[in-house]
Amino acid sequence: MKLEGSVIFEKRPIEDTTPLQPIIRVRNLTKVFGQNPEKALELHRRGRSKQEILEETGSTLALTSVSFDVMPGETFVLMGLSGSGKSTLLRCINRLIKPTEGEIRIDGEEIVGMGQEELRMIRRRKLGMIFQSFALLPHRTVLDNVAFGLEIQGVPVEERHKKAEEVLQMVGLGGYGASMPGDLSGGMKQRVGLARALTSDPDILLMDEAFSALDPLIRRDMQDELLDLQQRLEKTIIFVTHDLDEALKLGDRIALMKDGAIVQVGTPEEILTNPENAYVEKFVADVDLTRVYSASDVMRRPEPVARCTAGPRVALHLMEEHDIGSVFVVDRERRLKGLVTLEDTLKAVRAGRGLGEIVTTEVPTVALDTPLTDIISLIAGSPYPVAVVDDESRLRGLVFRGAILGALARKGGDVDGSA
Ligand SMILES: Nc1ncnc2c1ncn2[C@@H]1O[C@H](COP(=O)(O)OP(=O)(O)OP(=O)(O)O)[C@@H](O)[C@H]1O
Repeated sequence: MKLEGSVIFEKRPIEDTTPLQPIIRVRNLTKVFGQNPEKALELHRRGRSKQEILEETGSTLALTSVSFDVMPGETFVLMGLSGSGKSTLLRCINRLIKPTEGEIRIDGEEIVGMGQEELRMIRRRKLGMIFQSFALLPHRTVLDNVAFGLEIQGVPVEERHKKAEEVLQMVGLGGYGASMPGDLSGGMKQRVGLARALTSDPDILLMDEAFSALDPLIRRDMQDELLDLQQRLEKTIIFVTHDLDEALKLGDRIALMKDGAIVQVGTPEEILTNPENAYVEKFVADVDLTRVYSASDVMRRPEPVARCTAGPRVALHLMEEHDIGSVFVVDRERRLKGLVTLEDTLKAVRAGRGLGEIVTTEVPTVALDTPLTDIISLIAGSPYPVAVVDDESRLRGLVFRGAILGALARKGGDVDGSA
């Protein structure tokens, strides 16, 4: 199910000012749960473990000196095992939890020292929250659940229902406004949760294990929808998950947490191919890199390539010189016309025909961003490398079987920054 269009949520242009300021800035954030934060922090500074601190003081060190920036429009994933501090961090950002120490700025405003009234305004104007448990009001219709945020802002009923209707349409639930939450499936409930968070058009969405309670197929649907939505709305999203696949799929950057600290922040590719320490390496050890690399990462410069205006003898010469059995053929603008084989070229030479006449168009062709998993199945059924073309059908590179195997072996494949 795809998201429908909407007039009220258009992509906001990111102003052309350099350098871009982070929309969320977190510095040295620390949270201790329990009666004795000073003692706990003192022990932490002396190198005691979380467990030792708990035993000695009865306090839990949930976050220790966490720092990071989130840029506008970014999907920033907090990932880590249970108890690593993800939810605490998220709840410090919307100030459901008061940090023990440190600084959090949202759009430049420091929120750690803010009073309740100011916090309410920030939450209302800037933050949308989506929970694993949906947190819908069971005795209200779907429409009234979605309109709830506007209701407490005092928006008149007609206006808020109109807006809620639009957002429901957008998340694929047009026509369900009159239903009760109890009548909906898990996936639909979470769409309502998403719609409710979007109704007041916040800049930032905080999503705490939002898809973790859903069946795997529904979960994948919701991930795809979020990506679609994000492409159009460019919200800033902080997404908490303990699922590495989900983090890799959704995150522009991922912060991997362990024992209340961030052990690495990076793009999915950086985390996978350049783990900063043994913990990260172990965490990502089972990831199938074929899903992460795409055609453009492993392709080679497309040489040799014949112009279709050239004669078959040119193609023969190229095959001989490079010791290969076929040559890709392009037109003047480097648009891919197809491929000629040694056998056909020899026949063409004998029959006096041109390359343009013998070119076969059924060559395996993929786009620059095609994932390696899709290319593997193409290559398996073809004796030729796969051609990588851009939006204008221009040949940008070739992917050889060896390059894929190279990527799998984590050697970076035959990457040579082609074209
Ligand atoms: N209200 C609380 N009182 C005391 N300790 C807490 C409280 N909330 C969280 N903790 C502790 O803080 C640490 C971090 O917990 P947190 O819930 O943030 O982790 P998490 O990574 O979100 O885990 P999960 O995926 O299980 O939710 C844990 O040791 C947890 O037991």
